[in-house]
Amino acid sequence: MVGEDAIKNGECTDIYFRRVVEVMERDGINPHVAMEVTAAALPDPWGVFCGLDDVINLLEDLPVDVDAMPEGSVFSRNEPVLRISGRYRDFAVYETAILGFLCHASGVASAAAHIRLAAGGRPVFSFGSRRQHPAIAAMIERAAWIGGADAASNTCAPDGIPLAGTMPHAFIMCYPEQEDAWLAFAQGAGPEVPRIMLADTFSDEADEAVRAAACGATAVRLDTPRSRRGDMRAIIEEVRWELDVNGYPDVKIFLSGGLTRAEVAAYRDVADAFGVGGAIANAPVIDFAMDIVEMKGRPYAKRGKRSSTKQVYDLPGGRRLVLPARTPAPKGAVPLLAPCIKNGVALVRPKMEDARERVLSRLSTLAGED
Ligand SMILES: O=P(O)(O)OC[C@H]1O[C@H](OP(=O)(O)OP(=O)(O)O)[C@H](O)[C@@H]1O
Repeated sequence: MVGEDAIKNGECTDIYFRRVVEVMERDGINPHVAMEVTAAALPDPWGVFCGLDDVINLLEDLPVDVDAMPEGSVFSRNEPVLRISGRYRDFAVYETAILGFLCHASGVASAAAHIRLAAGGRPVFSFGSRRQHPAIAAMIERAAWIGGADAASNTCAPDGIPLAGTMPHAFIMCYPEQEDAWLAFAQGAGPEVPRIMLADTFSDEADEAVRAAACGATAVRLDTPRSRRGDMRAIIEEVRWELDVNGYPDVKIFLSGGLTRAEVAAYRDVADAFGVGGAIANAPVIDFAMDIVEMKGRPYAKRGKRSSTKQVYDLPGGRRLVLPARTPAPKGAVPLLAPCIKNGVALVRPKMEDARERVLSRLSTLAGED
């Protein structure tokens, strides 16, 4: 397992960085550069920037300056989200970890944000830490929550993130009948635990849902196997109908099981809440690259990249503008990239609560763009 110390010491890197740093050392080459982290393409029109906390922890104490958008900022392609200025050899080996932190966390946060929008106000719970290596469960849940998940299921989620979960099928199967399991849960789980009962283990969802409601369920979870789904919308509507006519109009319907963003959007008018695993935790990473944009204080870039350090501005009306950093700010424009590290001294410690708030306040304006 790669530990935090190995990452902090620059040991978790691509071998070519070590080799070229050795060559440059021998030649006495160590120019001052500015490098920017930018995505040239995105899976959606916008993403959510996440992972800055890890980058600050990694780069503080190095002789570099770091400027970045605040965590939880919504960004578009070709907008630099982070800039590092310093002598190349002093931070070259960290590129691998910097990009790894940002690409993965931003991918998860972006997926969570898009799924939150798709849910149209229904709660979304992050159930996907089981889809990833357990060593990164806290990172997955943090990014999912920043992106807009309402709670997370993994008990290693950072303090402050609400935990949510229901019951596994194995629990139902360990009792003689479903009723025995539902009643045991209703009577035995702590008072703070919502009585959300699985209602799809052995028989039809409409049948099990009504039986679970009779055992004290406040919500039923439908985790219907793919092989049985047929018309899932019709199944959910039928469950709702049977709960209503049998006197359980307040019992909610909780949906889970391999849900995609499209399915969340398709069922948001008939389901009350969603448990989403892989569609958040296995989200495609954001394809960030880290490129030199200035060499010894002068604009300089490889082909396909835009030279010069840049600033990203929020303009009135929700528009965005990217300008060379030396260009004066347009009137009323709010610069997004701000100093995070000054010559190795960390100036900010991103708080996940602030990052999440930043995402949520932007999502309402982005609803029409998904
Ligand atoms: O399917 P995902 O969206 O990735 O989300 C994670 C899934 O894991 C659990 O089911 P599973 O059938 O594995 O276990 P359970 O029987 O314990 O519920 C949970 O009920 C979700 O359906």
